[in-house]
Amino acid sequence: MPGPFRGEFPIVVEGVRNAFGESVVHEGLSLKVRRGEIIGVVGGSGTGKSVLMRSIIGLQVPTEGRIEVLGEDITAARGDEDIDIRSRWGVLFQGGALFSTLTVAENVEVPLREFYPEISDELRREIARFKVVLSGLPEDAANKYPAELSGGMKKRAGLARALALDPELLFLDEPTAGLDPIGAAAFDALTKELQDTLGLTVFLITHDLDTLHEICDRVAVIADKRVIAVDTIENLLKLDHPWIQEYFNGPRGRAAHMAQERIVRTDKKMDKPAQAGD
Ligand SMILES: Nc1ncnc2c1ncn2[C@@H]1O[C@H](COP(=O)(O)OP(=O)(O)OP(=O)(O)O)[C@@H](O)[C@H]1O
Repeated sequence: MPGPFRGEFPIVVEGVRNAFGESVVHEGLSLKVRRGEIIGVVGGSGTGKSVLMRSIIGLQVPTEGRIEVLGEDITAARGDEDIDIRSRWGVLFQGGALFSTLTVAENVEVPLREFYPEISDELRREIARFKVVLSGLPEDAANKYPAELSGGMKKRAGLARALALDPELLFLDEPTAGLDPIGAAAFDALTKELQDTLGLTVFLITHDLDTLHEICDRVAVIADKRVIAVDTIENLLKLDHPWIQEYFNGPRGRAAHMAQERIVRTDKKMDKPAQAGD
């Protein structure tokens, strides 16, 4: 079992082409994700954000290009070696993708059973319960079925399963879609906390401007079949690409930006020692 990845870029995508029949989704797409960062991935609907994620985790084989994950060539990986890498990432798919006939805890146990069949039933149950709580669910949620959970709780249950194997990489596909603003903000805070405390690298597909402003270290923009820019939002705003300007500088983008500035100002004020007249 290799130790944790210590290189600078746990995900390296180089010159990838993905096509379905005549329809080319990616052409010459490259992206490097830094270790320990939360990278937001944005782009219009159908630009291939999910296809990119699926390529990185080996579910979609590109017709051209190379993808390295945690130092392993995923586009060439076969057999046991492939499985070895798979145990080092966790994925929260759109909608949670929970098994409806299993309880939350049993869902979390699925990857544990697959990758560590030698673990005793008792220990496996204990680990599952720990992950449920780590994901911010009440302990009693462990015995509930997905149908008994709210949308936000389902996402957290999916997250608990993604964290089952103590991954180094966490993939989140639109985690706040369908959540109310309070639920979305809470999920963002949890993602940030997990990145900080567990040292995770997070690949986060989202349309949520608040999430991008709030927790992403950098944002990768997909347009014209490739990643056209990867940078902080502040630097992306300096580019004059029409989609980037419309997305970040449109009415919703500006509102999210102003909200973020208000939060930063309030935080600074609270950090300041109290003075007479404050
Ligand atoms: N298995 C597949 N077979 C055929 N076409 C596919 C397949 N998977 C994805 N596509 C196509 O690839 C394109 C990109 O899809 P993808 O789901 O990655 O977009 P996205 O950027 O994640 O979109 P959204 O923001 O709407 O979720 C779409 O045109 C989609 O129809």
